[in-house]
This record gives sequence, structure tokens and C-alpha cells, in this order.
Amino acid sequence: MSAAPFRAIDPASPIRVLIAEDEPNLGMILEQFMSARGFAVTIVRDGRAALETLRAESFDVALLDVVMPEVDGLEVLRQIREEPMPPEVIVITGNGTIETAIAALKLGAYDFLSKPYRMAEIEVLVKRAWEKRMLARDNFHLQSRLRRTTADPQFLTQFAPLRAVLSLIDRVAPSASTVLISGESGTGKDLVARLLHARSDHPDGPFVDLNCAALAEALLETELFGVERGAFPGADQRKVGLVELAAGGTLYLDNVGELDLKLQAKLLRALETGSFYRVGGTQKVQVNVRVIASSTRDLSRMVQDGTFRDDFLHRINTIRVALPPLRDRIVDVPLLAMHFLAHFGEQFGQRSLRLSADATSVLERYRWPGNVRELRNVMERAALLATDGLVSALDLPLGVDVGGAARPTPVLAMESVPESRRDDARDAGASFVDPLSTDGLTLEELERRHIAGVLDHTHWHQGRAADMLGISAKTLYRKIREYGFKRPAGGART
Ligand SMILES: Nc1ncnc2c1ncn2[C@@H]1O[C@H](COP(=O)(O)OP(=O)(O)OP(=O)(O)O)[C@@H](O)[C@H]1O
Repeated sequence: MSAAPFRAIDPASPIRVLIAEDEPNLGMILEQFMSARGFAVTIVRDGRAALETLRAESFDVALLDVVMPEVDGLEVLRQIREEPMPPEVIVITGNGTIETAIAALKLGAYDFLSKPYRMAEIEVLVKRAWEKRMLARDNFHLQSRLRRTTADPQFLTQFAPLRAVLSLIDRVAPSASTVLISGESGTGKDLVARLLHARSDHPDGPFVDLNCAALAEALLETELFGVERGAFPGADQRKVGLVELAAGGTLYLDNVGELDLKLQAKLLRALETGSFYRVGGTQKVQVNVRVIASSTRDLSRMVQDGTFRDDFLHRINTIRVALPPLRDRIVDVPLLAMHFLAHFGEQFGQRSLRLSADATSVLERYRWPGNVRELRNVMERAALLATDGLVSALDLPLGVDVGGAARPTPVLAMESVPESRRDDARDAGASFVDPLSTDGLTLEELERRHIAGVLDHTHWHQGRAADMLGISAKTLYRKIREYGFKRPAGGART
């Protein structure tokens, strides 16, 4: 076996091991040995209990004795391999039963160990099996990232100023210039970043995106710049950071306004010199990366407030792309609505869906606080609800009277929805702010109350809440932090 070091194990989430061993003494010794080495161990005494436990909880590695009462180890292996995300299995065979070992490997076991074995062998084998599982997981994430980035991004617009922005994008994409994309949540910043990458001179290089709002400050530095082995307790292997992973490609920093001043300074140095040090490192790492950043916040204002570095803003601001909110480019609404309708219609087996005239009118008069993402969500729902291939105004619970003036959004005109569909409509976008008591409130306070109401309504199910609000999960996460909301203990807010 090679002596290569193992990848770092996060002490906060130890390797979870299930041991199925029917000999009580051996089981106890194994459990004590593995627990003392930091594994999270669960022990069971027979095959049936092993199956039940493996189905009920998530494990990284299972050590299965072949000879066990009730169900033998090979049968446990066979059944568990049919489950989604099964653990890696190491089978422990009796002396000299090579046929059993071969059968185990054929059934998908990671490896086998013959009795008698040494404890140290078990430890090495379990760590190797865990590494294989981690690699498979990384591979899965990388593949899905690749699939998302290789698809040709399509930015649709008929709005003349945006068409001018698109031709600017075409011109600057092949250069190495940094680009700062600004715009409200859901206006297409992520899409523009992907477009810039797809049209750059390195479209086959990596596109690495980091949502700066989604990670705790303490983790951001190692995530971005990587860490050297031994930099701090627990860092027992070198970890490559995202800047390095993006070498020869694009690094997209979403919500760049969330980076703290220290990291802004470190990134600025890396951009100026094309090199940086990993956390705890003394050797310079050279990289050639194109940086694209985006923000929903006014970064110039943050510079004035002292929370964003002037020099960093200048560095990432070489080219500025500003995406207008959807309400300021109503001409795009029918175009995008038809595009999403065709897309979801295809997905749900509802071809040639059409928009009725009153539906188009409702869409054009709505204010779209969640921008294109909200329109996309609304059309997904409409594609599901449409009857006879026609989407009518009632399939669009947007708080806009059919044939009347738009109400202050996003209040839902509940009375315009048939009784039988009011629950649906409430779920799809009802306002949680009483429209009669909003006088004198700032827009921010209105938003704060609305988000609090939706979180309450969904019992803090953040995926559902984000859908209802028509914003991305990451934007909701940022808003929760900005407004200082705390998840109530034990479920729903009171
Ligand atoms: N002009 C457009 N044409 C087609 N699809 C679009 C357009 N603009 C946005 N979209 C789609 O709308 C959704 C939201 O866009 P995107 O994620 O790029 O917004 P964002 O500004 O990055 O949002 P956030 O600030 O919340 O991250 C995506 O599914 C995107 O593909």
C-alpha cells in the first residue's frame, strides 16, 4: 500500500463507520480502537440490524463480517448497494475463504480483510475507503458544475440599452479585463458572467464561482487561497483554493461586497502581482485568472462608508456592466415569459403553450421585485397550471387586477382567485404584509416584514421561502443575515 498522506479530515465531521460483528469481544475491541482514533463508530451484532441502521443513518464506511446471524454480510452488501449513496463496504472474511472475498468484490465491496487481521490494517483501509468516497463526491460536484458551465448561456433581450450592453460584452469577453456586474437580485448577473466566460479566449478553462455571501468569513480565506499542510491544527494536508482551481479560466465572485477588508486587500495583491501565498504558506503560487465580480449592493457607497476598499473597487471595475431591473424593461417581459413557457412546457410535456391577452397585460403591469428569476418561477407554475394550452391571468397570482391598474406589489389580489385555488395562490406569492398598514413604511421595512412573514409561513423552509419570494436561495440567505433574523428554536416562528 502506498504511503501517500491522507486528505485532511475535518474534526467537526469525523468519518462515520458502521461495524457489524457478531463476536462480542472482537466487536468491543474494534469499537474501542476505532473510537480512540477519532472515528464515529456505531456497532451492531447481526445482519438485519446492519441493514436497518444503514438505511436509517448515513455512513461513510461499513465493516461487515461475512458470517452473521439473520442476514449474512454478503446479503447486506448486496442490498445496501441498491440504496442511493451507499457507504463504501469492507468485508471481513474468515480464514482462507477467498471465494467469498471475490464474491464480495464482485458485489461492489471496496476491499476485504481476512481474519485474523491487525487493527492498524483496518484503520488504513477505512481511511482509504473514505477517500474514495470523497473523491467520488468531488467528482460528482465537478461534473455537475461542468455540465452547468458548458451549456451555451442565452441572454435574451429586446431592450435597446441592454442590446448595447450585450455588444459590449462581446467586445470585452476575449480580453483579460476584470468585469464588475451590478444589478438587483435575479437580473441575470450570473448569466452574464457565464456568457463572458463562454466567449472568452479560454472557454474550455474552468469557470469557478464563489458566492461570497454564503460562507462564514473565517472560511472564505482558505476557500479562496487554499491552505498549507500544518497551517493550523487539523490542516493535515495541503488544500488547493478556488483562485488556484480557476487557473487558466474565470473566477466569478458573486456578492463581492460581502468580502471583508482583509480579504479584499489579499485579492487585490493577487490580482496585481498574479501570485499569492496559501494560508500558512511561504512559497508563492503563480496564477493566471480572469476575475469577474458581481454585486447587488452599491459598492461606491460602501467605499464612502469605509466597508469596501477604494483601490480594490478600481481594480475590479475595469469594465462595468449594469443590468437594469425587469420593471424598467417591460419590453422584455413577453419575450422572456414566452421563452420560459416554452422551456417548462417542453419539460412538463405541454407543448405550444400560449399566453392569453389578459395574462400578457398582467405580466406587463407587475413590478417584478424578484426580476427575471421571479418571472421564470411564475412561468414554471403557469406551465403546470395551464389548461388547454392557454395561460390565463388567473394562472398568474401577481396581485395585478385584470384590466385594472397595478396595485402596490407584491400584494395578492386574493379576491380575483377562485375559492378553490386560494391556497395555491397563497403559496405561490401571497403577501405577508397587510397592504392597509404599510403607510409610512420604508421599502426596506416592507421587505423585512414580508420576508419575515414568508419565513414564518414556510416554517423556515428556506428553499420554499426563496421560491415564494422569487429570489435565489443565496439571496435569501444574505437577507436573513442582513436583517439579523434567527431561526426560532423548535420550528415555526411565533
Ligand atoms: N436575459 C435573460 N435571458 C434568459 N434568461 C435569463 C435572463 N436573465 C436572467 N435569466 C435567468 O433568470 C434566472 C436568474 O438569473 P441569475 O441567476 O443570472 O441572476 P443574478 O442577478 O445572478 O441573481 P442573484 O443576485 O440572486 O445571484 C436564471 O435562471 C437565469 O438563467
